[in-house]
Amino acid sequence: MLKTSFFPRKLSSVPILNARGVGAIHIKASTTKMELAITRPDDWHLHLRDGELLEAVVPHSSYHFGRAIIMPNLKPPITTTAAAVAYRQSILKALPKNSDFTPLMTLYLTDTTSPSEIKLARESGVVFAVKLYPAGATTNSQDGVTDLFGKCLPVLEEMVNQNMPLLVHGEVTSPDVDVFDREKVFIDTVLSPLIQKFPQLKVVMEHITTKDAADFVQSCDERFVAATVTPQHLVLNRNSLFQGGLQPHNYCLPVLKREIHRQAIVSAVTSGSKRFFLGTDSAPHERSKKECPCGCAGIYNSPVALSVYAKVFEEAGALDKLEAFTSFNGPDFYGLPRNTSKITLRKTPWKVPTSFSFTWGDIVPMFAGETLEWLPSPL
Ligand SMILES: NC(=O)N[C@@H](CC(=O)O)C(=O)O
Ligand SMILES: [Zn+2]
Ligand SMILES: [Zn+2]
Repeated sequence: MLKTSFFPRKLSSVPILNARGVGAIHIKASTTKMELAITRPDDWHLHLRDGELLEAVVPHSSYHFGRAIIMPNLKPPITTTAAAVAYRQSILKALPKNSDFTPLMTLYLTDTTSPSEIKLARESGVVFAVKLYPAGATTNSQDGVTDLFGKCLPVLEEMVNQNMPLLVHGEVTSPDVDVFDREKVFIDTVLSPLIQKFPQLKVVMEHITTKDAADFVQSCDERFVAATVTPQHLVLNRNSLFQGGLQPHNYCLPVLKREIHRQAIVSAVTSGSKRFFLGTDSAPHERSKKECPCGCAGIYNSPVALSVYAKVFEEAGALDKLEAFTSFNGPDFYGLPRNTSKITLRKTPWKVPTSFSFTWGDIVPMFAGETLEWLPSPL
């Protein structure tokens, strides 16, 4: 049960006059406020969990986003179409009244996923992608793939036949590879050979964190290879993990990288390239699972994601390109219609709650207690 208010609170109506970066026809600036009206965004990478956590977080995502690609790394993972259909039902049941949020389901790829499961998934009309977790790479990836080329070739072929995208957590897991190099080594040893072998397979490299990944995605055919980018990898570098002491709420996988990588990702997404789109990777864990001797990876960012993305585009002088990133590139890549409704982002300061409290515990959001701008609300 929810104890504190969910939605961003407006702090003040102090006029914000700095109009740097304005240029798009959608932006209304006046002497009292600046407003940006954009097509309702979608979240192409989201963890909603299940049970109490699902009920706790689904109001946030459904408030901000029209649709979301729902990650299947539950315990046990969503490995079949039947499980995806059931999980979808529990998400719909947990939605606030009158919400028109649409969950787009995914299957968790394992060594034993069969090609016929991919057919079933396509026929279901509710499964939109298959997720590759290299076994051991991240939260709940124990049942993931141990040998993609040895075990999954028939499934990958069927995915090409069914035009079913493969979403990848792009990190190798070998303990002799440095944790900061795992994405680059994955590109060289898995992703690049995979794309060469299956040039017609749609692949989304999820939550990219390095210049190597941004460059790689830009070098591929834009019809078949794209990437999602999280808020945290656009505004934080690896210093944020250690600033003033260990910061568990900034810990996610792939781990934050050096500043040069952050800058390269910002340049890529604000360039206007169609290959990059919004995927928050919002990954809630109860506070006690983050603030403990072996804290979980994952940042809960749904409540702040749009404000953070808007800030990044504004600072890059690219507010006119924000809407394509949040609302066009994703559906275009997936071959789905763009949303028709709108939301507004107001350049108004608002304070991020220090936590969201429930009877069973609490969740600490990204930028807890800090003041952000670009307050989102449905039109
Ligand atoms: N990003 C994370 O750090 N954690 C995600 C898993 C994932 O997306 O890798 C989670 O499920 O908690
Ligand atoms: Zn991941
Ligand atoms: Zn994720």
